[in-house]
Amino acid sequence: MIEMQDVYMTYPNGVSALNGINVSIDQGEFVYLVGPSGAGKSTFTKIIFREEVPTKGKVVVNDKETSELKWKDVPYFRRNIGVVYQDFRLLPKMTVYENIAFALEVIEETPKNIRKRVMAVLDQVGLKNKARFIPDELSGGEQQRVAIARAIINHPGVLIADEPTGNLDPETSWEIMHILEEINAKGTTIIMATHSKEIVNTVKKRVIAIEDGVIVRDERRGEYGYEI
Ligand SMILES: Nc1ncnc2c1ncn2[C@@H]1O[C@H](COP(=O)(O)OP(=O)(O)OP(=O)(O)O)[C@@H](O)[C@H]1O
Repeated sequence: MIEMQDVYMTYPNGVSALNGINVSIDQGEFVYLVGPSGAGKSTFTKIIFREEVPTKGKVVVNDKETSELKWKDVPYFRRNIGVVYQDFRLLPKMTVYENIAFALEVIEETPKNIRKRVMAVLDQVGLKNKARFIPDELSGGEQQRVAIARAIINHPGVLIADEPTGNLDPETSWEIMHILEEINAKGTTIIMATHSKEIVNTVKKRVIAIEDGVIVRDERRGEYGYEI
């Protein structure tokens, strides 16, 4: 469950990215975040992941108020939130297997469990046969699937996807979308910032539209609502 009450975010350079956000997202929802470039979508997701702390207002994620978290508690808090980005952000010199195992090694899993869990999640995203490849040897869609596998390895309650199909062709975008839907069907809340009119208008979900840092539309089975 994610709750924002009267949230404002002004960056140190004086730019106001969020200007009074009030929203509640239940466990298991699938939400599209839409709106023009610079509207505040990424800032909205960064506040959930506690990459940014709002200048004003209250943000509660998984029963934790983010502004009250101590620095030492942030890694543990983030373990329950997966994030994927438009540009994949895989470690280029590590194999697919290592990119994912890394997220488990830092929490001191046993080698046997790591192997079991990494292979299971690779199976889930259809990449079991690419475990020994490095990111450069994969297509964009495959790299995004690795990034998704890494993001869900700890079974997070929330998965943030910030324009996950932004660098992919339409067919590959649909593959990624179907994987996200499968993850959502298992109970993970998905927050997906997107500029894909086609996806939003085809796979109907809750749509939250942000413009100039405020929510201008929040519809249960919404439309994209913009021309591009
Ligand atoms: N670290 C930062 N420091 C200063 N200003 C920032 C920072 N990050 C974002 N901004 C500004 O905050 C506003 C909102 O940006 P944000 O990235 O949240 O928008 P967005 O809706 O995700 O845009 P896009 O669709 O282009 O990704 C913009 O005016 C942007 O320039």
